[in-house]
Formats: sequence, structure tokens, C-alpha cells
Amino acid sequence: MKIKLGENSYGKNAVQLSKIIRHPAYHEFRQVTVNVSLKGDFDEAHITGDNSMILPTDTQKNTVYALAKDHFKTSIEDFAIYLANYFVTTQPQVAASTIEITEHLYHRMQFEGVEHPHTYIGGGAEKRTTRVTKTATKVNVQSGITDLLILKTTDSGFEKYIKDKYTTLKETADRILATKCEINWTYGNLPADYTAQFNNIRELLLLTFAGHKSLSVQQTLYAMGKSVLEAYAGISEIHLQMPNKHHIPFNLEQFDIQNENEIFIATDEPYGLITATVTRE
Ligand SMILES: O=c1[nH]c(=O)c2[nH]c(=O)[nH]c2[nH]1
Repeated sequence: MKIKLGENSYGKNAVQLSKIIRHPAYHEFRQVTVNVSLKGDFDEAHITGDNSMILPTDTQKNTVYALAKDHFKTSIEDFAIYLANYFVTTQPQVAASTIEITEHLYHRMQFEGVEHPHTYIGGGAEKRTTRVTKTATKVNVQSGITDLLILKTTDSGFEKYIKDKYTTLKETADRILATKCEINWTYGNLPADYTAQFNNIRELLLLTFAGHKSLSVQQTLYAMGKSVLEAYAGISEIHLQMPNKHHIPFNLEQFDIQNENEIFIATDEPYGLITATVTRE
């Protein structure tokens, strides 16, 4: 039997980096988690244990901190592109490098409408993300949002689905729609300002969710993806993952109380998981 090495990559995961950017009037605080992954000529390392082509993952981690001083000044995308390019151009054995960055969001505290110069409040579970893959000739940039918790108390129903002998779910024309989205879009054209693009796309996703008369999570997911592709020609496709975070009407009839669609039990598991990629023809 012939055995051979298949596709492989290696790198450092979960590099935790915080940075203060000191502006004259205020401090900017940034916290990111960085994953580095390299592909290339690593056959000998696997087959014979020859490490002569291996840039240690410890060095990769150190490189993230060292390059952050001068090259993490704006968006996570700009930093990821710089890092990805650095590994490809300085290490001839590296054919492709992938940098994933997750940014933990902080907002400056506000007192009487005025932002405090150096004190922050956490932005909750929501995080901004990017994934950049660089080869000698190509760069692929995906950006997104994860753990974005959104909910609406009406304009959502789920009816006219298949009913068989195991169906117990009741149809509803008015339910809570709640989800914790993971959304990633791919840039066909790279924008000059990734943060402006991120803010615009996030706002549009929220606006579409809010305004949609939802017949299902599937329909709302598609509407959200479609709105982004229609508004931004530079986005080639968008992937959305939307778990259905069920809030189920609680049976108050057992206490002779009428539940007028007001009292629910939130159930974490099991949950419906709806995912799709929305793309261009
Ligand atoms: O929006 C929904 N889509 C489904 O596919 C589904 N299935 C289910 O039980 N509830 C829901 N809700």
C-alpha cells in the first residue's frame, strides 16, 4: 500500500494581542486574536522530520507582536494583509499564508454625551472578523461579524410547512425571531477603507433584519445577504449562519391564565441552524 502526505498547513493559533494607539486627544484601545496558518513546502518535515523549512510557530507568534507596532494602525484587514504578505515574501518555502483576526470590540465610555479619553466599555459578545489568504500573486480578503445577537418581537412567522405523523410544532403568524449570526463576505474588489465598509454592511444587515416580514429564518437570511450584494458591487458573495434561538410560548393555561403571546421560555438546545451562501450569477 502506498501512503502519501495530503494537504497540510501549520501555524500559531489564538495569539492574543492588545494595543494602545495614543492619539493627542484620546487613546484608542484594540484587542485582537490572531491565527497564522502557512502552506508550502513542508513535505520533508512530515516525512523525514527535517525541520530546515520550518519557521517555528513560536517565531510566527513573535512576528505578530513585532509587526503590530508599526503595521496595526487601522483595520484588522490592513494588518492581516500586511502579515500574510510578510510571511509569503520573507519565507520562500511558504506558498500561501492565511491570517485570521478576530477583534473584540470596545467603545469609549460616554458621560453626558462626551466620550471619555481613555476609558472603555466592552462591546458584548459581538466581534469583527477577517480572513486573508495571500499567495505570491493573489490576495483573498473575507470580512465579517460573529456572535451578533439580534431579535425582533414581531414580523416573524412560520407556517405552511410539511406536516407528517411526527409533527407537533404549531403554526404561528407572530413569533419572536432571534439569532446569533456569523456572517462573512468576500471582497471582489478591495476597498480603500475596510472599516467604513464594515460599518456600512453591518448597518444594512441590521436594517434588513429589522424591516423584513419574515416567513422563515431562511427567507430573512436570504434577504439580508441579497441586500448586501445589491448595495455593494465590490462584494462577490456573502455567507450567513443563523441559528434559530427559540423563544417558545409558555403554557399558562395550566394555571388558567391566558398567554397572549407575552410569556416565553428561551431554549438553547436543540436549535435550528440555517446557513447559506448568497452569490452572484
Ligand atoms: O424559520 C424557521 N425555519 C425552519 O426551517 C424551522 N423549523 C422549525 O421547527 N422552526 C423553523 N423556523
